[in-house]
This record gives sequence, structure tokens and C-alpha cells, in this order.
Amino acid sequence: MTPGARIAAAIEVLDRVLSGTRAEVALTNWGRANRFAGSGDRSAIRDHVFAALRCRRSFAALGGAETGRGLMLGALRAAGTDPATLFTGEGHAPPAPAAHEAGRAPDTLEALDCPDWLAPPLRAALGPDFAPVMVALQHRAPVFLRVNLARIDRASVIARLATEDIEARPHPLASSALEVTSGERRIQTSTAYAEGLVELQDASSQAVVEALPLTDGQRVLDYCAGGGGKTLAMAARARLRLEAHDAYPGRMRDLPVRAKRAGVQVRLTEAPRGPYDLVLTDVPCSGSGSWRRDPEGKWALTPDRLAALQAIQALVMDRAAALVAPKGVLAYATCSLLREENEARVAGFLSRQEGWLPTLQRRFTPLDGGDGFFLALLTRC
Ligand SMILES: C[S@@+](CC[C@H](N)C(=O)[O-])C[C@H]1O[C@@H](n2cnc3c(N)ncnc32)[C@H](O)[C@@H]1O
Repeated sequence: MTPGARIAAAIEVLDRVLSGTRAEVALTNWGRANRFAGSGDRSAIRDHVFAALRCRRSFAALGGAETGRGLMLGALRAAGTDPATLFTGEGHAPPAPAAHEAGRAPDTLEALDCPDWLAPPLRAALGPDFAPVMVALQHRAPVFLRVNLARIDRASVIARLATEDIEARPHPLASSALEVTSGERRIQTSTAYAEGLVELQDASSQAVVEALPLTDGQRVLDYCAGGGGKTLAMAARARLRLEAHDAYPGRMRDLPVRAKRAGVQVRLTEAPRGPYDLVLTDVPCSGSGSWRRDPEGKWALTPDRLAALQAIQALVMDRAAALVAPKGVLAYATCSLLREENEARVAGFLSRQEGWLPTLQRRFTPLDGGDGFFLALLTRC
């Protein structure tokens, strides 16, 4: 496909996304209907689509409309490319830009791709980091690996990956973290991955698990395990009696296979029974810290949805707290940047429940390199 044809395909996919189809679904459907497109074409179209979704407001202003076509016109203008060079109308390229599609300069919040209603809470949470964080969220996230330190060290894995044309370097956020600098697309077919020596996991996610007070022999519950990213990271840290739970057990369906690959044992439970030495609650949240990976989430969040999430977070904390042993730890984590889901939830918990001591609160933002994350540790007195 020519560069212009790839843009035309991205416009088609974006129009579907703007009318309510999830980007992954719209991309898959486009691929099925256009089997002639090669893997290079598909990944280029995917990159166009996700870049446009990360920068939806600014590109819409620059492109003169919040449509697939407007977003792609805006994308080219943002990159300093005259759209007329690719919007030629020749072959499968989109028709040339019309006079009414000249677009305009975005205002301050548009330029930061920040929804208006979210600017005050994000400013309150991030202070002087507000604008730099919003700019970071306009860019693609780095690819990180978690080295299974129970089985191999970072230097050996870097050498092993290099033999499969994957370049990676240590990342300072966690002792297990590697940032992949080339060959990202080969990771899941590499032998290091197949043998459970590495897992794909964001560096802040790894840092969160590294901050947990885990020691051999502890009974530990991952209360919101999902796919089990943090469950497996905990298993690599110490010899634990580890259990995984999720309100939607289907979300844990890949966990047994992943645990086997990593060489660890995890018991799945639908009805956890304490007491546990540590319960991790990686609660459902706005995902505002990971909008680089899931840019649709930024535009889909509403005040009502945020309020509903806060209620779920409080409920999960209360339920999980009941499972923690005396002197045990409740670990509360989100991939949110918002105080409403972080510090305020911890304060709410402490106002409802007696006998807990907050021992750590730590926030990560994309300026640290990984996703935005929050971790609080609460020790039962
Ligand atoms: C942020 S995700 C967890 C991600 C996972 N810990 C990881 O590292 O891959 C939150 C999870 O909480 C689960 N969840 C939602 N409501 C819950 C509840 N009331 N109790 C337990 N889990 C819940 C969701 O199904 C979802 O899998």
C-alpha cells in the first residue's frame, strides 16, 4: 500500500471508532475485509489510528473536523507535513484537502489533548507536572519487559534477547525492568519469552510490586488479579503461598498457562478465605496513567463513570481488608493519576476503618518512564 492508501485506511478505521466501535475491533474488521494488506501495512495503519486517538482534540482542531479525515489532516499538519503531498486523490489516496478543511491552532487544553472537565482534577494532582504529563500521554508508551529474576539476571537476558535480534537495556524504575529499544515485534515469538524468562509488563507496574513487603513463606492474595501480571511478578519476588482472585474469573483464564511458563504455582480462588499476610488490590480505575496505551479511555471517561469507579474502589478495599491478618498489609494500587482514585480513597478507607496504619504512599507518572501508577500500603495494627 502507498503511504496515501494507508492514510485512507486509517481514516476508515477512525470513522468506525468515532461512531462507537473499539479501535482493536475496528482494526481487526478492517484487516479481515482487506486481506491484501501486508503486516507492514497493518502496523502502519494501527500506528496512525492510535496516534490520532492519543491526540484526538489537537488533531481535530488542526484538521478542521473531528472525523477520521479531519484527524489525519491534523496529524500531518502536527508533524509539519503539507497534507496535499499525501491527500492527492490519486490511486487509493484520500481526495485533496478542500478550503474549509484548513483547520486552526488548538487552544491550550486542546493542544494538551486534555478533556476540559479533567483539567482541574489533573492539575490538582500533578501540579507543575500537569502539562509535561499530558504531553507525555500524547506519545506512544515504551515497551518494557519484566525479567523473571527468580530464574535469570538482567544482563544474561539482554544477551539472550540480542541473539534473537531484540535489543533491550535496564530501566531504573525496577530491578527487573528492561526497556526494549528494537525488535519489539519479535518478543512474543522469542525463546526467552516461551521459556518464561521475560514477560511484557510496564515498568511502573513492576516498581509497584517491587515496593511490596514480600518474604518467603507468606500467604498472599492478589484480589483483583485480572490477567495476572502482578500475581506473576509477586511470585518471582519470593516463595509465596500465592492465590489469585477476580470478580470476573474469566479474566484469569490465561493465568495458569502463564504461571506454568514462569515455573511458579498460583492457586485461583473464587471465594478467598483469609487471613493473608498481604492482600494486593489492583483496583479497577480510570486508567488515566496508561492513556498512552489505551487512548480511547481518555475520551470515554465521564464524571459519572469516575464516581462509580470510586465506589467500587472503596468496596474492594473494605472487602479485601477483612481478609488481612493482624500485622498484615493491605496494598492498594491504581494506574490512575487522579487524587480522587488515590489519596482520597486511602483517606476514605482510614475514615471508615479503625486499626490501620498508612506506611507508604507512592505515585509514579509517565515522566518516570513507565505508566502512571499509585501505591499505598496500609498495615493492620
Ligand atoms: C486493574 S485490573 C487488574 C490488573 C491486574 N492486576 C494485572 O496486573 O494484570 C482490575 C481487575 O479488578 C477486577 N475487579 C473488578 N471489580 C472487582 C471486585 N469487586 N472484586 C475483585 N475484583 C474486581 C476486574 O475484573 C479487573 O480484572
